[in-house]
Amino acid sequence: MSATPEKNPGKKTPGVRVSGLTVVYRTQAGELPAIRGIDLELPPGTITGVVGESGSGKSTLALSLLNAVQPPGRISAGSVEIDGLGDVVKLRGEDLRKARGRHIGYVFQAAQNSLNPLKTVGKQLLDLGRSHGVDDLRGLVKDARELLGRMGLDGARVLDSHQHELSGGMRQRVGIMLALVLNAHLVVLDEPTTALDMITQANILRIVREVHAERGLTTMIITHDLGVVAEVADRLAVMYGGQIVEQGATMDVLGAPRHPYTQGLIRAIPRLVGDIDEASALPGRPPTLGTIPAQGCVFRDRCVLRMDVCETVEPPVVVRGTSIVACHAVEAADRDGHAPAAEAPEPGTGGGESPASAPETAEEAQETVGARGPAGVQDIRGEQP
Ligand SMILES: Nc1ncnc2c1ncn2[C@@H]1O[C@H](COP(=O)(O)OP(=O)(O)OP(=O)(O)O)[C@@H](O)[C@H]1O
Repeated sequence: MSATPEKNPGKKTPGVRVSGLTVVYRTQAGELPAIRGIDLELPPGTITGVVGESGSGKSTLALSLLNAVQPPGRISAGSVEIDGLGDVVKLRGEDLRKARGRHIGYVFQAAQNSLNPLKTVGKQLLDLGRSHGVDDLRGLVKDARELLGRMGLDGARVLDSHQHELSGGMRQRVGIMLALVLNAHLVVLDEPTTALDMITQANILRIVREVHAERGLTTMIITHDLGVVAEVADRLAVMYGGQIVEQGATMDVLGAPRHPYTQGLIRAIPRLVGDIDEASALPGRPPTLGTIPAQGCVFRDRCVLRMDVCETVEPPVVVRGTSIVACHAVEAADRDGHAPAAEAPEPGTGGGESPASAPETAEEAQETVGARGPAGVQDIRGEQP
């Protein structure tokens, strides 16, 4: 079912290594970092989920993988090494245009609104194919129809339609089709299922996983929804205040979360089994560009484990098994050989819950996060002040 695979000889499942990536946006207060010093690896053939509240920098990270951060933003430091392409941060002009679509397929967050209103979907598909030098345009159309069909749409009808004739959910599926149809082997999906109802969302996630496996893709999915991650992702990166605070194999991170933020996110999810009142919202709000601390731990203002050192010193990176955590309290606990202890939180600083109620086993995490299926699980979008 691959689109013109013979046109892509030698394309292999790429690994991706993000190193020291910093992106700044120009504001009235000067250039401020939206993500700072991010290190992340996407191993070939894996699906990595990136979660975090609104404003944590997920979309900025996704755009950076395509070197598509637009002014007033810019990548100010770091590299994004993609096997077969090199450092995309250094790509310019035609090389960059060719890489997008052909090597890196993507669905942006506003995919529902990104179609050209004046052209049918089919015409836009042909334009896309031509601009990327696809010779077998019939094969491209056939693959597009098949992909749309798998996502529950009448492919021929959709290709004949203009944007205004399609619902938000249909447009979102068109976006996913356009991301996959050129047979890119690195696929970046930014909130691919937000406009979809639960059943359609589950269906789309199943297809994303199937296509990922069939074509040997490396995939990154940005989402607010821990249920989506539990459903599809092999690996998980948790973002807060422009940094990755915890990452690892999904079931390790969800089954035994170590960072207080990850524990808070999981505790905030209502459980279907047991006492539904056990769920407790994460107190406080995530920082904005202007309020992200310039030094020390970005999460400290909402953290029940906050210590003096968190004010000024970058959290050390603690590795255990597949999981990598950036936290002073976790590091101190590892050093002293006990679980991180929560101090009584000060009034108004947030917190108050012991981290002990986070799930302790992979089974318990699945029960918490996955019990309601991929959709309808607690959305962790935090409100921006
Ligand atoms: N064009 C821009 N100009 C100024 N600041 C921006 C711009 N785009 C994003 N930001 C800021 O950068 C930070 C990270 O935003 P980003 O959209 O990457 O986060 P996110 O985690 O994807 O959020 P959401 O889930 O709401 O999309 C936020 O503080 C946001 O306000």
